[in-house]
Amino acid sequence: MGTPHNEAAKGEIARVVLMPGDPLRARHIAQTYLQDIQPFNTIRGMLGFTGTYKGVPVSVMGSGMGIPSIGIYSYELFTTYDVDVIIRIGSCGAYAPERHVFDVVLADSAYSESTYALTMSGDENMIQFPAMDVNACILDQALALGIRVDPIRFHSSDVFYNGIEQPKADAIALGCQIVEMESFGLFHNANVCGKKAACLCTVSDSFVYEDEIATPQQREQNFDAMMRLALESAIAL
Ligand SMILES: O=P(O)(O)O[C@H]1O[C@H](CO)[C@@H](O)[C@H]1O
Ligand SMILES: O=c1cc[nH]c(=O)[nH]1
Repeated sequence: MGTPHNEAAKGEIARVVLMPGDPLRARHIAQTYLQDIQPFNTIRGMLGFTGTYKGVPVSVMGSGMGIPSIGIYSYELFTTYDVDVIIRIGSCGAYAPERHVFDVVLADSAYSESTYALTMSGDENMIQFPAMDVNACILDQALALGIRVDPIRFHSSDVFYNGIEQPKADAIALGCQIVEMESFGLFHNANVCGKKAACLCTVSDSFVYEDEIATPQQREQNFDAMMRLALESAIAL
């Protein structure tokens, strides 16, 4: 029996799930890196696959864009499917001049102006945290693979097209170096459900350097360092 948004049967999803926003990035990861792939979801086009990586079961599923969307899918994965760990693997925009396109970054915390946590559980904290042992595992794997990954604060924004500058200015004042749109909701859900989450992102564009911008196809298929790091971490957890 599934949920309104996920037709997988219990047991068809691995205990560790990698979640890109883009369901086609999920399909690319499954087809490129996993063996013995079994598709488990097509509802609303939010593709999900379970396969094996170096012999260990791993699932990968799109989350959609924004906190409300990852809020639904991650909650169902944690509560209906007994998933233990979700690692989001996203794209992000750089606020800080030291962050360049295709750099990989790891959230050590996520600030958001979103009311998601308050509405969902009464949690008034505007900063949510990942599971520090999952972060430690990711950093260990990054060292072993020779991939540079800096743990930094993320701005998890409710808005992609800003009409006003204040939310971005507030986030930068609070130390956020990049912006994406889901980690705050994912970390909150993991904490509420007694589960674990982390978020890796690859920089896809920059607010500092206008010429640094990844194409839509690169965002779907060219984040190899982050994908390998997430997979190695998934099987090490
Ligand atoms: O590439 P994904 O994982 O979707 O992540 C980023 O890209 C989307 C916006 O283009 C938002 O979902 C943001 O968080
Ligand atoms: O959420 C996002 C993702 C990539 N680039 C941005 O500017 N924002």
